[in-house]
Amino acid sequence: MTDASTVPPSTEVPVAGPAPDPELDAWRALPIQQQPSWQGTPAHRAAVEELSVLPPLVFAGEVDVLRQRLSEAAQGRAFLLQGGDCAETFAGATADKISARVKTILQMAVVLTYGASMPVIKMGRMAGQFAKPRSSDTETRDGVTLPAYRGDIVNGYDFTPESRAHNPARMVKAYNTSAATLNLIRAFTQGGFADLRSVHNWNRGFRENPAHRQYESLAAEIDRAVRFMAACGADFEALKRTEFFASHEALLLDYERALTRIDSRTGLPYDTSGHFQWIGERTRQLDGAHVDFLSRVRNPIGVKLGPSTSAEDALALIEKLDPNREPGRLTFITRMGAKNIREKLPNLVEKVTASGAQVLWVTDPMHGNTVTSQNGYKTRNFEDVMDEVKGFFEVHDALGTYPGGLHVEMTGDDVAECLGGADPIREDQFDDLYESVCDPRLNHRQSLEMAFLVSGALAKRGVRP
Ligand SMILES: O=C[C@H](O)[C@H](O)COP(=O)(O)O
Ligand SMILES: C=C(OP(=O)(O)O)C(=O)O
Ligand SMILES: [Mn+2]
Repeated sequence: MTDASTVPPSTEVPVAGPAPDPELDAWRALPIQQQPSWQGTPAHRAAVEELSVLPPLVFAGEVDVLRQRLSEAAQGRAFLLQGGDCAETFAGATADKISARVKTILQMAVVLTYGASMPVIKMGRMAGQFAKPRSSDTETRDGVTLPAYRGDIVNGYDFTPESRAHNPARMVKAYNTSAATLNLIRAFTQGGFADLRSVHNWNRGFRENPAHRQYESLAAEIDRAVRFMAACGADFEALKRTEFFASHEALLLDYERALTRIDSRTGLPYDTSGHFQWIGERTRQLDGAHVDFLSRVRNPIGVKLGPSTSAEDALALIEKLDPNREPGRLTFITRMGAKNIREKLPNLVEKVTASGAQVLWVTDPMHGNTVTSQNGYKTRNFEDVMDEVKGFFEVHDALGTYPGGLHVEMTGDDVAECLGGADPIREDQFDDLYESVCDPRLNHRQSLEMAFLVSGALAKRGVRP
């Protein structure tokens, strides 16, 4: 992989389609986890062929901009906020749900920017987060066993043999749903809706609660400051729009490969399914297909690191995925669990830092803290989630390294999936208000509350030079 960071961003559409390529297709010969069972069927080939000639969802120039932004975060001068559903669904791609999620992320970003006094990079687990790795291949209900739900890109959530069958045509639907979602996100963030002078509007339509009120008073402060600056003659052109990036787990390599295009400016491959892709905890095997494939694209990429990660694993991943030690290229998303983070993270951070690598450290306080509720739902306690975030800050503060971002499963909707919070969610609300088809998400007010807590932690650290 050569360095393209000196090439100016452009929005020119790359021309070359994905013809067979020994490097980009090397993963096909390697062990691969968590894939659907449709390999080699005519319907699978047809779907891949169709995807291969469809337009890119994002441009290489935007991907380069993101890499630069993430390099700032890796050096302590910006903070990444990455959030969205555990599993997006086709049915959930409605204007209301997408706008509530975007508004919530914008609100969280304002809260964080205010606390941190530094830029916040906004990134959705959106417009492509359709594939799920699972612990088990099957699910059994009342004595009936069917294939596990693996995300809308693979099969349906309904518990019937037809719905649970792996259907490759779903990859094309995932592409189209991603395109529609991204189109709306672009309209929201570029068309005036994200104007910083609308901070109050983003709170409208959400239910009254403590986080909502705290946000209102912060919005009033921002409003006053904006009016003061306007009276001083400030130019607010830059506040009208905001950058917003799309990310997802690169799990279905056929889909990712089919959307990988050679950039006409640089001759280098970009995975145009989104700006940023990550490798999950279950597919980060060093000699496996996922690590190989993502090592060959120019996008900034992430790897989830769970509590079993050794320092040697982390260093080997850096060697493979970021051989040029390019800040912004590689993000480590740690998901240790509140009970483990203070014990396990320091060794990883120390050894990685000592090696001279400059990765971006992000905390995912969700996946290490999943429990089953008394009434049988997958859930997370807000206190555990917050405790992992606190542990993440403590570890980095003690080592003098940068806690560079937050990765959360969240929604703008008024759901009950994670327990607790200032306006607490209880187990008895799950039957009526649990909507997630995979992992439990923070609801709108829990997301805001988390943003205030993280904002406080960032404010305490102060701005880095
Ligand atoms: O989102 C992540 C994974 O898909 C999920 O945590 C796995 O959950 P499972 O154990 O229910 O398969
Ligand atoms: C599958 C996920 O996480 P992890 O790979 O960390 O388990 C996820 O982010 O939904
Ligand atoms: Mn998840």
